[in-house]
Amino acid sequence: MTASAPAFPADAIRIRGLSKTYASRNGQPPKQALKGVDLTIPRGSFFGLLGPNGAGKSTLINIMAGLVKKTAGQVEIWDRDLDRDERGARLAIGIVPQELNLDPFFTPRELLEVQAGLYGVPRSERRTDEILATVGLSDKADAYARTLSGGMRRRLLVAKAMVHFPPILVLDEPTAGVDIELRQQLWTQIRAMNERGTTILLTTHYLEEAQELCDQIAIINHGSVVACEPTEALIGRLDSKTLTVMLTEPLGDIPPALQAFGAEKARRGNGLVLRYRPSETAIAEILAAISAAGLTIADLTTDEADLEDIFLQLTRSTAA
Ligand SMILES: Nc1ncnc2c1ncn2[C@@H]1O[C@H](COP(=O)(O)OP(=O)(O)OP(=O)(O)O)[C@@H](O)[C@H]1O
Repeated sequence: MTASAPAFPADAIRIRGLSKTYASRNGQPPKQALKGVDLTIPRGSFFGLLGPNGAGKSTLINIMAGLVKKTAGQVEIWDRDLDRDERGARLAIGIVPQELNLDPFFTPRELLEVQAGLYGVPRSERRTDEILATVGLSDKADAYARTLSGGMRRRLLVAKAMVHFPPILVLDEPTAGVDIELRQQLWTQIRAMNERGTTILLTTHYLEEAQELCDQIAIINHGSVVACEPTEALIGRLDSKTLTVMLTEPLGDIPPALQAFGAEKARRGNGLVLRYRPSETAIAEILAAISAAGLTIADLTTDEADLEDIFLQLTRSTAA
């Protein structure tokens, strides 16, 4: 169990040269789902693993969960090699699966007790009530799982993944189909766990969510890692900002001096949209050019590139 680990490793998960080729089936050729993936997930991080459908995210998580057998490469979870110490590696990780597969005739308390039994957690060390409180399900402890809402079931799956106190929690698309309020609740709880030291690995299709929550992000595409860096650095990579100014008067032709900034008229009102690279152009330079063109600004806004822009740029161009 985690308490027996003599020292905390620097990295929660280390993956080197990980490949997976699924055998051919139904006349389909073999499918190389992972192509030599290297990935380091630092201890204590809130790490986002993003990628379009079919990129290989579930394959990677399922290899760690022991559901899929890797073709080649090395996986170390909490310093335990998956090939040499599979049980140790498995004990260091709690996986919250994509599907809401819960036995409907068990109560949350019973489900957690059964799960703790499967992991060999002695009765005296079980913390069923505490875990239920952590995920906000204390008042549902004795209700049948089938009477729980989708959001509650999702939180129960998080609780189930926590019964053996793993230092790493993996969440595979945890908020798919969960409404906004419950999503917020789930994140508040997961964030608190991260602040108490649990390493979180999250796959999600909600890029805004990843941008807000994750301190590090890896993007995987066609089985290869195409980016892996701190969230801020990744977003900064695009080096692109948009300035929208509302002018006091309607604009005729775009003045030549502003064409250099790729200026175009906004769809509505007296707006003018300009795109620039913050590393090359200061906003004051653009404002001066607008003023020099005899235009008066009534209002202005700026927009930065976000994760969605960088995600599309990195995943659109690469061929399969
Ligand atoms: N059991 C399997 N047999 C054959 N091919 C598979 C199998 N499982 C997955 N694949 C293929 O491997 C590739 C990677 O799939 P994977 O499920 O890992 O992607 P993903 O990034 O998790 O996608 P999603 O976001 O849709 O869950 C896909 O092309 C998929 O069709």
